[in-house]
Amino acid sequence: MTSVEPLAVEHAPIIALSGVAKKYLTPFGEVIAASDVSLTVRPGEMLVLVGASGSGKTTLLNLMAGLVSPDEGDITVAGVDVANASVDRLISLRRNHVSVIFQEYNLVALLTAAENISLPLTVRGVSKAEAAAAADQALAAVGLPQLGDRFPAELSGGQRQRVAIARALALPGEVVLADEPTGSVDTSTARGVMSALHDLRTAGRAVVVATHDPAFREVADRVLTVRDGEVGAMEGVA
Ligand SMILES: Nc1ncnc2c1ncn2[C@@H]1O[C@H](COP(=O)(O)OP(=O)(O)OP(=O)(O)O)[C@@H](O)[C@H]1O
Repeated sequence: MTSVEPLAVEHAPIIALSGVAKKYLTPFGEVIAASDVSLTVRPGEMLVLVGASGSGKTTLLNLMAGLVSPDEGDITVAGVDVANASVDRLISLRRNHVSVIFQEYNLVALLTAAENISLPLTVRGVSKAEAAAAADQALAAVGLPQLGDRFPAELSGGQRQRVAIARALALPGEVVLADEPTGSVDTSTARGVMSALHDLRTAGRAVVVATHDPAFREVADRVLTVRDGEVGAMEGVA
């Protein structure tokens, strides 16, 4: 019998958090940003984290990327023990396995859109010509085939987000982490961003999105609610 199971079911998790806790000490007291969080994400799966502002969504993405270390618990991403890895190992994790699409440090301002995509490839040893071709292909895939020569400042917020997604498309990483990828863009641009991220998932990446945008529920494999640092029950399986 032909299997019709989705790709996600066939693979072991590539992201696993177990009993993860993170708190911040602020002048106003202790903030619990993550509390006893356990979750897994498999290749070919899109997990969407929803929750109010300040609930802990970005903290979870930062923990998965190794940008923040947990106070308690275990985090494994692409076979790396993130909570205990050396700085070099974490840099290698982000360089080779994890693409981060975060609003605050998406694109290099002094590079064109195409260069923002091709430079990380040439750094990895890909020839300039191949990297340029990969950048063109990725820009076309996110619906921006004509805009490769523009600098980030010459693009709209949504176009910048799509360039960042194109960069994730062109890079080899199996894990894509996106923070508010459709924040402050119009509805039709948001659709383009969502569909580009969904393509990454369909191509076999594990995609985790933190968002306020309810439209992501339509394309998510799973939606988890984050509230006061706690991750709630699965809301549904598409
Ligand atoms: N570096 C930090 N220092 C102190 N507190 C922090 C820090 N980072 C996050 N927090 C606090 O941790 C809590 C969770 O923040 P986080 O950014 O993860 O929430 P969020 O759900 O992503 O919010 P938003 O939707 O507004 O981006 C918040 O109360 C926030 O103020």
